[in-house]
Amino acid sequence: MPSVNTMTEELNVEAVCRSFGERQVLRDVTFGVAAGRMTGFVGANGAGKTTMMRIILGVLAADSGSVTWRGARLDRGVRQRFGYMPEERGLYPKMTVAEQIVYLGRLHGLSAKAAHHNTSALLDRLGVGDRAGDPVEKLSLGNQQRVQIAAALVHDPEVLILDEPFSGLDPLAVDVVLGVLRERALSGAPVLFSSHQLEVVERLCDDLVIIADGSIRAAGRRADLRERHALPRYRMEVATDAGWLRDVPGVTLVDLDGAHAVFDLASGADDQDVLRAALRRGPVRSFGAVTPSLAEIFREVTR
Ligand SMILES: Nc1ncnc2c1ncn2[C@@H]1O[C@H](COP(=O)(O)OP(=O)(O)OP(=O)(O)O)[C@@H](O)[C@H]1O
Repeated sequence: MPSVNTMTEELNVEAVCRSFGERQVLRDVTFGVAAGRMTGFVGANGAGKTTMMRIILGVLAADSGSVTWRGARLDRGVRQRFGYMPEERGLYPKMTVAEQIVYLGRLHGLSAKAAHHNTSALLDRLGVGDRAGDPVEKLSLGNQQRVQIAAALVHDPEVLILDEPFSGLDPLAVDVVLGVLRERALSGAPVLFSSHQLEVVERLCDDLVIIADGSIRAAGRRADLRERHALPRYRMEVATDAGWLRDVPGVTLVDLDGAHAVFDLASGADDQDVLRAALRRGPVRSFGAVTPSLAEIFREVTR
């Protein structure tokens, strides 16, 4: 694996603003996408993800702000080395799968030999090698999506920007595509992908950028965000009814289902006191702090 200098090997978005008419769609958007890492770009419908990705790719201009890669502003030549999977998929339905990917590789400057080599390796890796000679329109939507991923990767891009690459894929296909993207990340490319499937992002990304109404609400390593937004919340399972928790000072019950309880603790209250109180009443099957899910963090920061 090449060594990665995260100070410069980063795609940086700095104070980007964009309006359509009167409507401001991006407000002072700033975040970084580190080389070698998968960054999930998460937001509700209309939050501004596609607009931001189009600006990174130069398909759309920002009103103000900048995007840099390795410290330099982007120009056509640099963007040529990016891989982009747009929201509106753009394959030619009548063209065969392989012809199409080879063609796109050639457009990005690959030799005929390299374009053919990369195409067949990618199609095999993505599990659609046996469909290489079929017109795209004959493929299922999920397989067309795999071909779209091949289209974004064929020229071995330095940076990957993917708009909803996992939407419409079955769980097996998600794993295949994830494996391919991870390889690219490990070989040093920053990978930015948008999604509104929080459970998918939670499983796949190293870093997160959360956007709502055109503003970045949280960004950083997934583990750090989890820690920062960790609630003082606990889950406990005992052998009998846990209703007595209601009367323990500092405890607020969130959920009680017989022997299973979820509760919050007031600041200053000691979780070990609660555990001891439970043990005095009988066996404790499990007791531990609850890690917030991405969905909970998302709700909290976009409220
Ligand atoms: N060309 C345009 N002209 C006018 N408004 C636009 C244009 N493109 C996007 N918008 C508006 O900008 C806002 C952000 O849209 P964008 O597509 O960036 O959101 P998104 O986060 O990608 O949403 P989704 O997940 O639904 O794709 C929306 O309100 C959209 O209607």
